[in-house]
Amino acid sequence: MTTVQKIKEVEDEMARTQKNKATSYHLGQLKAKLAKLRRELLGPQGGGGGGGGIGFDVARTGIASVGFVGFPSVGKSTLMSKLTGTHSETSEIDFTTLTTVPGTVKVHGAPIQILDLPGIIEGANDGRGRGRQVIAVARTCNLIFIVLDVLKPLGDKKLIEGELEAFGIRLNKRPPNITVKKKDKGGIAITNTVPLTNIDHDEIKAVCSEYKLSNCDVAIREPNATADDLVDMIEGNRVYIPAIYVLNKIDAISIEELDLLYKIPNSVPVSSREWMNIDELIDVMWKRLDLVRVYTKPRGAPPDYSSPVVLRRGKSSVDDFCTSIHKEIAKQMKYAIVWGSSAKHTRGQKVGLEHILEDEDVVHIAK
Ligand SMILES: Nc1nc2c(ncn2[C@@H]2O[C@H](COP(=O)(O)OP(=O)(O)OP(=O)(O)O)[C@@H](O)[C@H]2O)c(=O)[nH]1
Ligand SMILES: [K+]
Ligand SMILES: [Mg+2]
Repeated sequence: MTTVQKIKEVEDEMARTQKNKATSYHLGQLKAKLAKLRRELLGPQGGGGGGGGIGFDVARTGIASVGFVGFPSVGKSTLMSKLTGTHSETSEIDFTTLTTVPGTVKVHGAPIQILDLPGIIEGANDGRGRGRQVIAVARTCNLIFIVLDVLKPLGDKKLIEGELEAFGIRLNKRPPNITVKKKDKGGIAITNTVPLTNIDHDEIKAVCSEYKLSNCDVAIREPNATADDLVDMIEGNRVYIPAIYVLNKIDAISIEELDLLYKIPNSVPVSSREWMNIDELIDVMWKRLDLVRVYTKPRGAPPDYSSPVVLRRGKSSVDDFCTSIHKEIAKQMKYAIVWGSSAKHTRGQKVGLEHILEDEDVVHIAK
């Protein structure tokens, strides 16, 4: 039996099994089995692998990247071309785009790389079409645009989410607050600081046993944690990426239909071809990228607001700021003065290299 067939078999069995007290151990086992089979499929021996491939590995530029994922002909290339000014072939024929096409758009002074990708089809993560290469590129992006055609948004949305999830991508989610620590003896000890609403002890034990963790401490601090969350933490190779649902072609529907679409969380309705509501899309994109702009202030002169140094959240210390200007600056710095939301007072705060900067802070480096 091939891995794909085994996956299908486990999925079918899960669908047949009702969730209750008596089945929770068995369901836990099945969820862990499924995760292991998927890993096998996507690993280097899995045939096809998860890697890039010809035309998929493009040079990464800019401070952050946004990958466009969607079924064929939803308008990914139309949007990317107009947004970046880079030509990417468009047509009414499916699978027009065959490789990764990169472009750049500047937002608030920050160059953002946009990656137009080929359309994917259902079963993409099992190796159908170019889906696996496409999803492998999406895995490396800082933000994913899931582009949907407004005439069939909900069904397509579910299918694409399923394809990305099967590849270890978690959308609009933080890593669950669960820890599993191996030990030498003592069996499986479970502690929880929140009520266990979606997982029980049997399920936790089944998952651990399936991973041969017969002695371990499991600590659950995540409200509404599930067996899938536990599997994710044990597998450890998941990526957590923000996603925006771009509902394209709103020029083709009525205002009443548009009202309903606004109820889809994290969505922005647009028309790429007619350039409708693109400003909102750029606003939401900027917010979700969560970048940190820092303005430099030379001695005795006003801050330079025209060209911010743009940093990523989590890499926004004064040290990161210095290094992104020139690698020698951090060494020469005596101290820095910071104005803005990361500073304790409005007069400016004297700080060191480890100080974490916030969006729109002003910094003076004293040498
Ligand atoms: N009505 C309408 N049509 C659009 C819009 N955006 C794109 N289209 C049309 O949809 C068709 C597909 O557009 P593409 O940009 O090639 O779509 P794609 O998603 O890149 O397609 P693939 O590369 O084949 O996956 C073209 O005929 C576009 O003119 C839109 O906002 N409204
Ligand atoms: K197309
Ligand atoms: Mg295209």
